[in-house]
Amino acid sequence: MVMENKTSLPLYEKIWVKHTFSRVMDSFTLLLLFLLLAYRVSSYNNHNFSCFVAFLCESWFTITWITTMSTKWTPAHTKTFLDRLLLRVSDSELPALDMFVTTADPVLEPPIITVNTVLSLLALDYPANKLACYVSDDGCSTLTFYALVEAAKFAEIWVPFCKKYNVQCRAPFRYFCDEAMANNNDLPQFKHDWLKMKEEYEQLSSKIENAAQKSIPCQLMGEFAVFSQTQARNHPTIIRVIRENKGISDVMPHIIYISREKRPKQPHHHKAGAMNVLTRVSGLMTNAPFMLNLDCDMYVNNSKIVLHALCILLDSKGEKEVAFAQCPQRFYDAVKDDAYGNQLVALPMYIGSGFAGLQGIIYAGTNCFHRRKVMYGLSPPNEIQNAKKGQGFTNGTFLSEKETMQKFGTSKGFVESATHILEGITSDLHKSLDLEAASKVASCDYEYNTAWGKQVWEIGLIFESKTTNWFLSYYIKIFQNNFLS
Ligand SMILES: O=c1ccn([C@@H]2O[C@H](COP(=O)(O)OP(=O)(O)O[C@H]3O[C@H](CO)[C@@H](O)[C@H](O)[C@H]3O)[C@@H](O)[C@H]2O)c(=O)[nH]1
Ligand SMILES: [Mn+2]
Repeated sequence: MVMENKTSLPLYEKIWVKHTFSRVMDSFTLLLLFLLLAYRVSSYNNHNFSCFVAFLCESWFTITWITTMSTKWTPAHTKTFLDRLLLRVSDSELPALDMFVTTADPVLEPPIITVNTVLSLLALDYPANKLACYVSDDGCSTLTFYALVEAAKFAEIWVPFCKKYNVQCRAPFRYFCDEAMANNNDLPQFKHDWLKMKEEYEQLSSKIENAAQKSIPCQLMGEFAVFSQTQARNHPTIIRVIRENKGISDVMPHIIYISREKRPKQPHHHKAGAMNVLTRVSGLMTNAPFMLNLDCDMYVNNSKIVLHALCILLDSKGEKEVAFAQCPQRFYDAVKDDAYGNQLVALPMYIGSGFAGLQGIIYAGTNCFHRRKVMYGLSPPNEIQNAKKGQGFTNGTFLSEKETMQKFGTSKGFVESATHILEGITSDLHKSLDLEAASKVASCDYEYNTAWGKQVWEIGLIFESKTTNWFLSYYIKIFQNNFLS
């Protein structure tokens, strides 16, 4: 009985933040602005053109002040209950997650940074057989591929180390730059393992560094031979399974490298195009019901973040209303006081929590957990339902097979995987690392005459959508979205 009560408890709660003082100060500022405007209007006859311009500017400032004030009037944050989630869902019932990392330029975004992002994902506290890490390389760089191959070898010891000692920060470059972390564990074996791991990481970094110094990072033989004929903007699709998860006892997730096809005359739509390809390739290969996207210069600083996000996405209320769970960006090694506001502290703290208290946070382009079926077009205003078996479905309308193909493109495998997702079939997920079919959906003309990048959702406002055509950024208005702090 007690158990039953516990499992029906909500998995997350919105906590409203009290902020009477800042409300009073904001209202007072608004009053002063109104008084200023009233003064300008009342003394209109005595003033010249410059006063008129000042009046226009002050009016505009007052409008933006009112908008900002109303945005942050009722701030909230989300509290998640991991213990309740783990009571409700056993390890084997946890849903799969496809994780996307995007990189585009091995010079501006050095591969060691991407490697750290990937390592922090591989070591997440989540069953590894439910995780797949896809790296999209828009630079088609041998160096990036080489770095990932080497990182996968290092991960074989890094992941068990993190799990054994419950390491909090699982991006090695951050972990090893703080000596204090070596002293916070009393287990006798720890110091020895820590030193060994540090040495291994230094070897990995110098290997990548040395490769970066050479004009050709490594011999273009074997798995690298494919890079011998490529140019960054002119090459066929390259997809490689760097590490395949062997099943439930294997601690390493899948690692898959993707460099989508590029041709000089074909638009590639920057990150948005890469995200579309990642969505399709992962749909064919692992088809997880949830997806996480990260820029290559982000890393995960909480190893249980997937469980936190699932508290929101799997909660019975969240299931009906929440399209995605967004995590804020934090910056490391920033200058003290942040005089120029580069760390974006105010944005998530004030505006972000304000949005969270209204309908929900907006999508920030990275660090976001997405519900795959929402991407594919399920958008009922109050409920994210599943489609009926055997019928493609979008925006409340059932589609014929032909219409489904027009929407998702001509890959039969992908259309089938999308239909499974729309129908809520997760027990029968595609688990085929079929490179040929995957290459087809990563080709640069796959999206012609399909709904990728257009239609599907009417609201395409922020970040990727309008300028760069990302299919996925259309879903803001309808759902509540939650902000994980
Ligand atoms: O052709 C491209 C160009 C960029 N990227 C990747 O897109 C991400 C973001 O690009 P970046 O140039 O770093 O943009 P930022 O201004 O730093 O990124 C912010 O703004 C972007 C939208 O303008 C969002 O997509 C990002 O998530 C958000 O962090 C990076 O991982 C890039 O590797 C690609 O994959 N292909
Ligand atoms: Mn960036």
